[in-house]
Amino acid sequence: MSVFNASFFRQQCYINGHWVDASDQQVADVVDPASAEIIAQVPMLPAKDLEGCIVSAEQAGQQWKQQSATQRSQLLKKWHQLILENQAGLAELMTREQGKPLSEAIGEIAYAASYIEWFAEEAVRMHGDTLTGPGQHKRGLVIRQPVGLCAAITPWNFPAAMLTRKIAPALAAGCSIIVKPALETPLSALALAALADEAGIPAGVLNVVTGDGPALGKVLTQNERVRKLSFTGSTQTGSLLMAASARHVQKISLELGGNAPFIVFADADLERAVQGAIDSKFRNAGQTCVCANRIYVHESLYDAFLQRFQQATQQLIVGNGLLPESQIGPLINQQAVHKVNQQIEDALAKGARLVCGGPASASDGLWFTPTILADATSAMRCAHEETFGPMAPVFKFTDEHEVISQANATPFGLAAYFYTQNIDRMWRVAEQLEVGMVGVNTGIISSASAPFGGIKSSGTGREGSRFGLDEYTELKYICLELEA
Ligand SMILES: NC(=O)c1ccc[n+]([C@@H]2O[C@H](COP(=O)([O-])OP(=O)(O)OC[C@H]3O[C@@H](n4cnc5c(N)ncnc54)[C@H](O)[C@@H]3O)[C@@H](O)[C@H]2O)c1
Ligand SMILES: O=C[C@H](O)CS(=O)(=O)O
Repeated sequence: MSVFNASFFRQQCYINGHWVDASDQQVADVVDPASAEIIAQVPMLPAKDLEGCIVSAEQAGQQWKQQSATQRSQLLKKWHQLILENQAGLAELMTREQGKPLSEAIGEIAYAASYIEWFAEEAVRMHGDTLTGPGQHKRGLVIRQPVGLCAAITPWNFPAAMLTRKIAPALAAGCSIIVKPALETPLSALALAALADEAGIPAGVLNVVTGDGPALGKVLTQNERVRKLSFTGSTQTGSLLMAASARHVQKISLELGGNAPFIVFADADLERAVQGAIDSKFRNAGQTCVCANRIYVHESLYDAFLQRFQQATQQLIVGNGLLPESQIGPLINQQAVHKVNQQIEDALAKGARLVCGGPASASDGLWFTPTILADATSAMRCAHEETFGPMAPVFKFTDEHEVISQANATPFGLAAYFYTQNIDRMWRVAEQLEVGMVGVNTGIISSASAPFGGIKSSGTGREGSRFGLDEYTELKYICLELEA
């Protein structure tokens, strides 16, 4: 059966438990990046339609927070079960709209579902505190309450996981939420909503709206009923939203851009470092916020690393994500291809050496051959800009202090990776890297059990882990005076 006949395939917004078109009937095409085929159309919701959604979502939240934590937990578990039962179809739909290889899409569905499972369990552990009396006859309590109506704006590179990473803690905490996915990849979001509806999550608790980011973002940040904004996307957009959210002092979480250093020290296990670089650099065709963006190799290992890294990179198969052998899918659009080309051409003009791959030609369309540049330097754009594509610049370094200084010389601070077998160096370097997340002897770090997030221009707040509910709850202090 075609995935476009699946019950979860939807081409309308999900508002207050209803599937609706834009009131002005405007739509946007959803294009398969591998084939350039228009595979669906979704509403371009006008601002006034979203204002109505905010009213109904806030009302639904008032009822939702009255449900017991156990009731909310059970509904999340049902949603989790339905997602896994439909994993193959959801993965195919994701590959069609985003392009990633089916194997990665299947992995993302499991990853997305794991956030729902995690917060279904956290829902019944939303604890507060009791205080040592602030006075002889006084006693103190701290309770944790839902923040209120939430809004989430999400990117195209992880069309399911970036949503459940926000929806799950919001619902677990007792909040209702309005989600605005990227227009490039709305189908996974709408499919998740269809399964949430089937799971019995009440109307208005989860809402998915499609449309113009700036226009709908303005509504969500300027309406005082919205008490929380969680955004995942570029630093440029995140900064704009942070400023806009100030008007009504919305609680805000930002998961933004990255520029991850990947450091191979002289005592690294070379084979593990090469595999880690492949895993981190080329996942989702290099279109992840935590991809290795700069690879630093100690001078003693430089030539050996380059040789092994080139061998492994040239074995990667570029192709349509629906083909089982494909490991590198297409980039999301022509702008993405142009950005990677510009970084390669800039680096070559400044002395980099092309090891394999190279700039994409006009005839390549959105296909990009995995590329390695040697002799990279800090004068090149690829040292300072997020690449968001399958291009790896490899830098040479001499000593630990120098490479840590280079690794930290960026406004970003999301993830970093390094390979060493020295326990003293592990602690020393991990503590000095200015990031939110560090991978030691691994290129893959993400998990629902881990606090995902960054510092500096990579954002604020953490998603997942036992800290994840903090973003969707407020603490209330209650002071009791007893009769003397
Ligand atoms: N830190 C993380 O967890 C994480 C995860 C994925 C992607 N990202 C970052 O996202 C970027 C790529 O994703 P992208 O191209 O979709 O980012 P983007 O910022 O262009 O778009 C992200 C979302 O914001 C919306 N949007 C765009 N402009 C807006 C505006 N002015 N007001 C309100 N909403 C607006 C878009 O429609 C989309 O839904 C990269 O920089 C990547 O590093 C970060
Ligand atoms: O692109 C950003 C995602 O958060 C990457 S991950 O799948 O969470 O590692």
